[in-house]
Amino acid sequence: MREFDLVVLGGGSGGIATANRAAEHGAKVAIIEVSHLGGTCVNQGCVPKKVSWYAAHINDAIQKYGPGYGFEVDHLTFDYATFLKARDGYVERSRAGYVNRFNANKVEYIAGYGVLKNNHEIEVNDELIKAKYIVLATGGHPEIPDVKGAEYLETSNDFFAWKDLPGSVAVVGAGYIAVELAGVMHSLGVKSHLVVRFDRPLRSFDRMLSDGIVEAFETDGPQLITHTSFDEYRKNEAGQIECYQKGELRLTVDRVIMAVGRQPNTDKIGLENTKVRLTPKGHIDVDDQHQTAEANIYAVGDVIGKIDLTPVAIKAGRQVAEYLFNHASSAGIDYTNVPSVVFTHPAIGTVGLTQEEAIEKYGEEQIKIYTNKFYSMYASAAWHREPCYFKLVCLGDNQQVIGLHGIGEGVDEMIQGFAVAIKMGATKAQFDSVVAIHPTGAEEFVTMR
Ligand SMILES: Cc1cc2nc3c(=O)[nH]c(=O)nc-3n(C[C@H](O)[C@H](O)[C@H](O)COP(=O)(O)OP(=O)(O)OC[C@H]3O[C@@H](n4cnc5c(N)ncnc54)[C@H](O)[C@@H]3O)c2cc1C
Ligand SMILES: NC(=O)c1ccc[n+]([C@@H]2O[C@H](COP(=O)([O-])OP(=O)(O)OC[C@H]3O[C@@H](n4cnc5c(N)ncnc54)[C@H](O)[C@@H]3O)[C@@H](O)[C@H]2O)c1
Repeated sequence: MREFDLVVLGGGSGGIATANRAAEHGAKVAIIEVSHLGGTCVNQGCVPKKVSWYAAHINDAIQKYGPGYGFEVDHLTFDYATFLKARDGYVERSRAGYVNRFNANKVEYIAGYGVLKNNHEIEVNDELIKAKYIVLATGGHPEIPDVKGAEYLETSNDFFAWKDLPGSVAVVGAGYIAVELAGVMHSLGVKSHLVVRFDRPLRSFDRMLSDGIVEAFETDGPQLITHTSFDEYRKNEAGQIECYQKGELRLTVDRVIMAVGRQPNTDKIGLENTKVRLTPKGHIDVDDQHQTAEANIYAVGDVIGKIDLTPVAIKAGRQVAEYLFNHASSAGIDYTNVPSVVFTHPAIGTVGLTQEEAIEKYGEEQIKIYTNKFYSMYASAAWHREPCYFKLVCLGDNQQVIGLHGIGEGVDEMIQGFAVAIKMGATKAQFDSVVAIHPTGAEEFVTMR
């Protein structure tokens, strides 16, 4: 039986990071991946999504803003097949890099589906391999609710496999994936509808951001359909999908994408052969050291359901490897003040507490809010209005900045640097002591009064 210091189950963001870091410290490592290396992020998530967002951005620049700047394109065409070649070619090149890195680090890459037989043995391709330590990084998959006509529904995974774009689409959901995909398709010319159960999308974000995206959608974006929950879908003779609520036909579109959340991949990986437990929501239960109820089995990434972001999975995986193979004192990471960006049009960026969370945690009298609302120069010069709304959430007498939020042109590239300041505990006075860079949107974060 082949024996390893570490076997990693799942070759996505978290698994690959864990395997490489452990091998760099001299561990004998195997990584098992059943599908394409790179996992969700590279193949059906961040990477093809961001390339799609760039394409949407280019179209907006040409069609929406170009004419105002004096650019006119007489016969603008968009060839989806050429775009797919660019997008999927980039994805493929990204994947190739992983194998090279494994070879350089002497990580044994096993293509196959791994199942735990006990806390030290994993079966893959009819072979039993043995591991001193195991890291579970099996990620998740999109959820399709159990409704009538569910067979007509698609997910973000399907979107990335489409060979053409539909004329019209309904995207059901109110989170990151729903707003991003609806926005991309709208900008690429698809008649897009975003269908949400309540009054607005991104409800868990700072209210200024969700209001901002609703305003942006109203000006130019997917049509927002609120307070709606379809309970039946039918296919009509024209091949379109009819969406019903309580027997009433509410919408007819070419395709429907469900973006209502993701489920962890835990059910067929042999957890029943171990003491590993699940949380009530079905994620792998780990302590703050990413350790499961089996002392030698750790888990990282989407499968633990803490914060489903690629850099979080990577950071956690590397930390576990540092702990197991390089004497680090902890296998845990700090899950607070994790910055993120929603790739909408315009983009949303956020780090720290929302105004609502801060007031609930510290009380209204402890919290001071600074906001600045304006319209982006990029859009305004072309006679368009695109919101740029920025906010700082400050705590206590010294006004420590505990939340920073923005929606607007360029916000996607602004937040990372400010997240460093927030992580370091910067105060409003320290923000103000920094000279602004003019003319930028980012300068508003250091000039708020
Ligand atoms: C549409 C979309 C857009 C996203 N955009 C962003 C973004 O812009 N920024 C961001 O930070 N995050 C984004 N995310 C989230 C990000 O993709 C995930 O947080 C990240 O991929 C999680 O990494 P992971 O390693 O935990 O799991 P995954 O990347 O899902 O990898 C798990 C891997 O395990 C494999 N596997 C599962 N079971 C087994 C088994 N038994 N044997 C062998 N292999 C197995 C799977 O095939 C998969 O490759 C996006 C997600 C989606 C769906
Ligand atoms: N830019 C990024 O960083 C990025 C992009 C995409 C995804 N992600 C990550 O992936 C995770 C998963 O994304 P997601 O969008 O699938 O999940 P999500 O948890 O962000 O959003 C799911 C949304 O679906 C809504 N919903 C649930 N059930 C519903 C129903 N029956 N009908 C209508 N709406 C329903 C919820 O209210 C919620 O708003 C995100 O939480 C995020 O961490 C990140």
